[in-house]
Amino acid sequence: MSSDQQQKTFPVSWEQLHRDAKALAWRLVAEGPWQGIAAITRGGLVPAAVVARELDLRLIDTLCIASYDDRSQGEMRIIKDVPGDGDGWLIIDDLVDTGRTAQAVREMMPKAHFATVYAKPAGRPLVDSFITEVSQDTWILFPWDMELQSVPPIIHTSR
Ligand SMILES: O=P(O)(O)OC[C@H]1O[C@H](OP(=O)(O)OP(=O)(O)O)[C@H](O)[C@@H]1O
Ligand SMILES: O=c1[nH]c(=O)c2nc[nH]c2[nH]1
Ligand SMILES: [Mg+2]
Repeated sequence: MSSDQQQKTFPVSWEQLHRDAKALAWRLVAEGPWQGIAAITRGGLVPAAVVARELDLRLIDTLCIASYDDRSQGEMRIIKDVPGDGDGWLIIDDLVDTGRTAQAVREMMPKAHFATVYAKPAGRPLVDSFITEVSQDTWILFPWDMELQSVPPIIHTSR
């Protein structure tokens, strides 16, 4: 979805992300045991660290994939993959949106369990586990992309 169609935003604080990633860990502990985690960079790195801590996993690899430049989806670039078919592995990402990244990752590691913290409807069928769904026209704002700043009073922006 292009940036001008993204009407709503869903800001996520560090605390919220930690809570949601821990909720994901609770779900995944019941589905294990897991051999290791493949974190999809860069967004999957923080949730993968939280899940790895909660599941006491020390074997963590990276799947390095980039497709968005700011809010525009471009050509998908697979920079680094993980050897093997993914049997016994968890793949962690921050979110699934159109599902393009998830599709590519599933082809690379077909036996892995794919888990994200957030999911939008188009990508939802491609994830095995997730915590919170947001609408397709919502842009999720992660804490590493935000900083505190002042905002004008509502009365000045509502007309
Ligand atoms: O379901 P999709 O439409 O494929 O979008 C989801 C992917 O897009 C974002 O990554 P991005 O490519 O922006 O790289 P980043 O993680 O380094 O920010 C996000 O972290 C997911 O990996
Ligand atoms: O920070 C982000 N928020 C999103 O909603 C999104 N969708 C794809 N890639 C994304 N990155
Ligand atoms: Mg990503």
